[in-house]
Amino acid sequence: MQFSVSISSISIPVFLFVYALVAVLKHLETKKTDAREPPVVASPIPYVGHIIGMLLRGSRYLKSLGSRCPNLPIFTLPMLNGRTYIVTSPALAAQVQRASKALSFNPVIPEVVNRVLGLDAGTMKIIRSGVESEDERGFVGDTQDMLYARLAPGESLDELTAAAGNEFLAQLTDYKEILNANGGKKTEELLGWVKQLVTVATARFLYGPENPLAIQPELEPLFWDFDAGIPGLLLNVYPSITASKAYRGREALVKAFTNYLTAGKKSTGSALTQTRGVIADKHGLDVESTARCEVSFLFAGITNTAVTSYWLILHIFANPTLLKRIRKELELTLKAPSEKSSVRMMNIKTITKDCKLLVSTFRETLRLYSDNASTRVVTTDTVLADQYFLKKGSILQIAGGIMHSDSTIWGGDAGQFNPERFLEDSTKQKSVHPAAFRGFGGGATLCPGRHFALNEILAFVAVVVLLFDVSSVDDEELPIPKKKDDVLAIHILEPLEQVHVQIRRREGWDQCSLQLETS
Ligand code: HEM
Repeated sequence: MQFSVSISSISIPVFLFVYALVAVLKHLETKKTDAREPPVVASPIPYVGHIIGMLLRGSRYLKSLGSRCPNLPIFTLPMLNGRTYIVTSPALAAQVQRASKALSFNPVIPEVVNRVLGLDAGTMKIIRSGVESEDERGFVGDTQDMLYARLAPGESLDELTAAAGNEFLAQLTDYKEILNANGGKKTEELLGWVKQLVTVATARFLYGPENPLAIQPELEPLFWDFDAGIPGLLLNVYPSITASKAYRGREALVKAFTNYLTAGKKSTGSALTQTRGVIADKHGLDVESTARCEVSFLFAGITNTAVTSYWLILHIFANPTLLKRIRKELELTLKAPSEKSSVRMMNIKTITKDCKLLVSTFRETLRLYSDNASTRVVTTDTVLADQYFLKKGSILQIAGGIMHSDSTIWGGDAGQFNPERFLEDSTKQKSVHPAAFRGFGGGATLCPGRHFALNEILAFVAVVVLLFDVSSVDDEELPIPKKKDDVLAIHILEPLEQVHVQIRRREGWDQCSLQLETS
């Protein structure tokens, strides 16, 4: 009795004190720095609530805030002693993209690369000098310019596309033999199967036959350990302990790339890889730092491609009508060199131009599974769209996840996978603001690899669709798992559960071989 009285006599003042403190803190944090600042969305826990929400619930947290305030084109999240502005309207996103100096991605670069790649002080100085300078491009700028130029439609894109297409074709032709040796079918965990194929192929067409992953195949799972632990590396709290798998994976890759570069193997890689090396040398990066940067490029080249290909393959094979239509579209593009030939020539340019349903299905995959948030720093007090005051030093995010699931943009079926959504004659599609599709980001950070990604993913998926049948292991309908969106979205979202499939050689196509036409 005595005990409970003393507890309640202490707890009431403590409760009142905490209640008053929270109220004061909330008042302080929701107080606008300028009347025109976007509406503030407070968390029940002042100052740290949104941070906790994002850490624990990833991009799902942002989407839940978005659905709590559906009519706000932009809102403010108070965090610690700063602000993060969340843009949910495509029209405002386009304005953000245009204001690339006042709302800049550049200040984010050194912070992120330092944490993710573990660069030394000398390399960080090289990276910062260009990023912070008004008049010189520096290492990062030169690399970006080169990538945008080499991966734009033209000869060098065609060259890389041909290399990628041939690599996927070779791997999948080998897989046909594996199936033969296995009685014509094999069970695979689909995401793992696709990841492995894409990782091995990409390392090969970017870095040549003696690439680090070809020499040490055990690096492939370590690459995916690195990928999975990037949020931990970004947090940067004793990463070698708190994100130990990612840290170990990264360091193993760095060591292998250092050996690759030291042995002069770069000259056996793609023209793109060789040019990257020239830029690194020009700016004085040492071998180990160059290796660290190559790990980041390998990451950019593999992760989105692999996970997008997975969802695309799964959705196509899970829908027999879609499968039939896409096969028909693809088959119409194939050519036989002679009447009796069992060879079928496949042309990637024709596929991307003529296979409208496949292209639409690809874009729908990105819409549904990309929660990408394009991040900018407010470098000077700014009034966005003559309306919203944005305070210098704050962070701004264009919330792809919110936009991609917004039924006012995409219609009532925004939550569904609709492979026809992006068909040119779809009347719905015509009214969608171009900045609403965030799959490849936008503005100054628009993905330089987007044309190449379309080419290589369509080439890869086309070969799978033409040569194989993919079904569930129990011959039931293929399940489509939910997406894992309770994580920090650093690339296309992965599935919540594994899907095991049975892969068979496609009937009637046993004797056919595909070849790539490269003009
Ligand atoms: C389906 C495949 C792909 C998707 C969905 C994708 C998506 C993205 C996104 C969302 C961004 C950030 C944009 C932003 O923050 O606004 C990005 C950046 C980037 N992507 Fe891609 N990407 C894909 C494939 C590729 C490929 C194949 C390459 C390279 C060969 C590549 C290279 C890059 C690079 C280097 C950047 C950083 C650009 C910069 O910092 O300026 N991407 N990508």
